[in-house]
Amino acid sequence: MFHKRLMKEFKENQKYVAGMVAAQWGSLLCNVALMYAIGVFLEKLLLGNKNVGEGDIAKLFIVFAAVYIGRAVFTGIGSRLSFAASTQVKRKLRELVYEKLMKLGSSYHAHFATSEIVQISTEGVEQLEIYFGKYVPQFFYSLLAPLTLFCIVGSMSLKTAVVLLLCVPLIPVSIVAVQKFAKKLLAKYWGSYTELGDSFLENLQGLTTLKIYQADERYAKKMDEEAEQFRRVTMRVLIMQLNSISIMDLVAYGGAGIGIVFSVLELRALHITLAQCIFIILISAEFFLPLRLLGSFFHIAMNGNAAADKIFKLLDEPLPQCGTNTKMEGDDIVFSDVSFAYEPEKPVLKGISFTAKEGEFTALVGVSGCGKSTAASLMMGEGDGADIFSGTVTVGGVNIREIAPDALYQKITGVRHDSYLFAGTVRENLSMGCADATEDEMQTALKAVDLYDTIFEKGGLSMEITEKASNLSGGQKQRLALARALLHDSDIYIFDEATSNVDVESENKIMEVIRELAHKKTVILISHRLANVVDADQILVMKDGVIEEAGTHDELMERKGYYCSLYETQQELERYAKEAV
Ligand SMILES: Nc1ncnc2c1ncn2[C@@H]1O[C@H](COP(=O)(O)OP(=O)(O)OP(=O)(O)O)[C@@H](O)[C@H]1O
Repeated sequence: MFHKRLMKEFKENQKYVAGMVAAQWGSLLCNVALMYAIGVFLEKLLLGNKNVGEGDIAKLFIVFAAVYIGRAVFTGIGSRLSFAASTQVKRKLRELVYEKLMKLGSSYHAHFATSEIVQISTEGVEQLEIYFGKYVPQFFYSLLAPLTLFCIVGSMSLKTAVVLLLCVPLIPVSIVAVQKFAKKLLAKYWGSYTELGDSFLENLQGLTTLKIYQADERYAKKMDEEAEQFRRVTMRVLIMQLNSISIMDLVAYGGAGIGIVFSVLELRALHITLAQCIFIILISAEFFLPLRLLGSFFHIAMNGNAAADKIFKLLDEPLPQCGTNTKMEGDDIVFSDVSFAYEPEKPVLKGISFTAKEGEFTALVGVSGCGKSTAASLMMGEGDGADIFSGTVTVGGVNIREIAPDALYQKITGVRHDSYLFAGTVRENLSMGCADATEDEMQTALKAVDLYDTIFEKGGLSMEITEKASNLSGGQKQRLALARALLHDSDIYIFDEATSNVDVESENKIMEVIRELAHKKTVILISHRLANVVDADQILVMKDGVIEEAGTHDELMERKGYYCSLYETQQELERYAKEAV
């Protein structure tokens, strides 16, 4: 009936629930008073009592008015408490989800799709609002109401009260009967819902690519099929809900009917008065209506339970191990016998060892898929939760796993080929690199990457960057990301294919900045283009997850090994390309 963990996490809601139950109970007592007054009035009228006069009508109206006001007050109190309870639940849950996501950082990707997170924190949380605001108080009221009425009706006719009370459990029995089926169906509903959300987000983000390859129609059809599946499961949920409501209606009104028959028999046997009989006729449905309403909330509650399971799955996700050490000495990055694999049977790094020395320019090269980016991500403290990770990576003499994340982010700046720029102004994007940067410093950074004039023409630092920086060219995006990285002013910079997919002019400018930076900072550069690494103090040549060769460009060329053949092939290809142009 209840989600145990949910009830435990939201213990503080108990006072609101108690208040809501009390308000509903107050409303019930008002109804009882009204029904009784009507019963007495009708008895006088039907038995032809000549004393029924204006006074009696006035009395009845006073009771009507008092009950109306009383119910309005209790309903108002109930609504306020319901609002307070649900707001508190929503706020607390969203805070918990947000905090968890902050702690998980980018590692949430490993187990959750982004669309699932969005659905959990929006609709999932909304479901729980109804759970606490309506279902839980209704549950307790549904127990209290029949017992209260049993006492009142029992004082008039015990037999009728017992019959009515015995019929009441039929409703929860029918609820429990559908519970098993509903649980499975709702899990399927949520699964189908998040899958559809996933596809929608993915296809929307990749729409341009789908259009280019004329695959949009195929993917639209695939999404149609998923949507159809979701429609079918939604319809099954609705049918299940409607059917169970019909069953509950049958039980509720059938039970009330039986109660009415008994009260009439009791009247015929002169065990109760006509007023009491009318009162029982009018009130008997109230025995069942709270439980019937609970039944309709029950489906919402089941949905809430399914949503809660998803939310708790996210909240229980183990956090990546974070270190606390902030005292690194120097900027050396040392890999000692590091092996790594994303999947157990496919090793990516196979026991590599090297040192990227402080103040030096180290380049990592090799053909696609040899493990360069993986090595770079390990230098940035990523790779938690991988199937295989052995050996050690140290930064400034401290094992990277023991370094506090903030200290590591301050020490190392990574610039990838797909650096993320946020929708907003250039100023806002740059201030992410350094929150205290002055306008002058921002302009200097833009000048360093040769972007100042372009940005200046379009509004300067206040220029609006659209979503995914689609109003900038590929080269401009990368240069803006580089300007932001320069403002970060960290000791170590790692550039992972920072010049891929950009025009020659931008590539040359970015490389110029990187070479300049290498005079002041520790720089690690990953590049396909070997011409870019000729000036490096050390070139690490990777092949199939191992360091095949290491040395300066001249040393490696002299050796006439793997690097030399890669370099010469590339030079030849570039020569052909130039001649072709
Ligand atoms: N998140 C991941 N999950 C599973 N396998 C991955 C993941 N990232 C990379 N790989 C695999 O690990 C291997 C090394 O990838 P990595 O990106 O490190 O190579 P790379 O040398 O940087 O390649 P490129 O130059 O093309 O970027 C590849 O076979 C790739 O398919």
